[in-house]
Amino acid sequence: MTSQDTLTFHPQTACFLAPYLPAVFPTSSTHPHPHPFTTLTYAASLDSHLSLSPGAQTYLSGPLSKSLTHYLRSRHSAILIGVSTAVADDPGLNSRLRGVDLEGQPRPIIIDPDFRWEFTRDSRVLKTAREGNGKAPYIIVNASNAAAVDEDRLRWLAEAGGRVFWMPELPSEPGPRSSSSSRSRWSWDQILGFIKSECKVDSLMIEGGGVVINSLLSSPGNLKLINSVVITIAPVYLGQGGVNVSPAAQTGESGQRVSAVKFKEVQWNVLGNDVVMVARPDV
Ligand SMILES: NC(=O)C1=CN([C@@H]2O[C@H](COP(=O)(O)OP(=O)(O)OC[C@H]3O[C@@H](n4cnc5c(N)ncnc54)[C@H](O)[C@@H]3O)[C@@H](O)[C@H]2O)C=CC1
Ligand SMILES: Nc1nc(O)c(N)c(N[C@@H]2O[C@H](COP(=O)(O)O)[C@@H](O)[C@H]2O)n1
Repeated sequence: MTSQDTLTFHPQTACFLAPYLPAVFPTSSTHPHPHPFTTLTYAASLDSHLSLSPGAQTYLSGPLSKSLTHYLRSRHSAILIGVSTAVADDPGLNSRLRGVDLEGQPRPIIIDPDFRWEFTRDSRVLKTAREGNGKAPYIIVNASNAAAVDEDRLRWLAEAGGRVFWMPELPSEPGPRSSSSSRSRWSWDQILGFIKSECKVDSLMIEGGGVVINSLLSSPGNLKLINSVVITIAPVYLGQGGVNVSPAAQTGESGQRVSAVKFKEVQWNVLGNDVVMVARPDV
């Protein structure tokens, strides 16, 4: 890592985070939890956009909140993103905080059921791993695509120390298959269970993008899977047409609209020009 890439971070800046972080030494119990400790985190504009458009990487976090994200990365065993984020951003997905060694780096996990991420040996996450500045990615692909996967990408992944995990397809819903359901979708219960049992991950930071975040926020069942949220809000409007965070509408018992998601144990912290909300879903 060059010194230009290295971020510094004063731990006292993160005092407010402590109760929301996974345990440093997870205790084993006779009834181990089936899912990893899961933190949902992202940066959004004032109009709740993650980026200017689906394919555009957009820098929202200022230097302090960016360092906070890299601290969070160093405190989780893995970071998860959807494949469209990998395609759009060519991300490094490591922690660039001074003093974080390879052991302290998170494992990047990309949810890519159809193996459509056309990475090369030069993709950042692979270069970062080969240079010893991060771990190589695990890519979760639908097991029914195993026969169609090209050998080059499997080799480049293996060279860097990464691998594909083949996850079984969910049984399809009865009834006609519409074009919108023709793409594989797993439940978050299934994804998190698989990541814990097969990828051996105890703590997971979910970074995005929009499809991933909106689906996690769109049902009480999914919200129960989230232990903490860390959301940075930057002082900018990106304008209409961006990738928006806005969960599905929810209705109450008599059909009236109710809030989609509420939070408890909320703390707001000003970091430079940004505010960072830490909280837990109220479900
Ligand atoms: N500001 C921020 O903090 C962040 C911004 N971004 C931005 O978000 C944008 C990308 O977001 P999106 O286009 O919404 O895509 P996305 O990154 O959420 O990926 C969506 C894809 O992931 C896979 N996927 C997601 N959930 C799945 C499930 N339950 N089962 C199976 N497959 C699943 C599918 O292939 C789906 O098409 C980019 O512009 C990126 O720069 C991404 C992460 C963080
Ligand atoms: N916290 C945060 N702030 C922003 O402004 C962002 N654009 C993102 N994006 C996420 O970080 C990934 C890039 O990571 P590297 O710096 O390349 O390691 C990107 O893919 C999003 O997951 N996050």
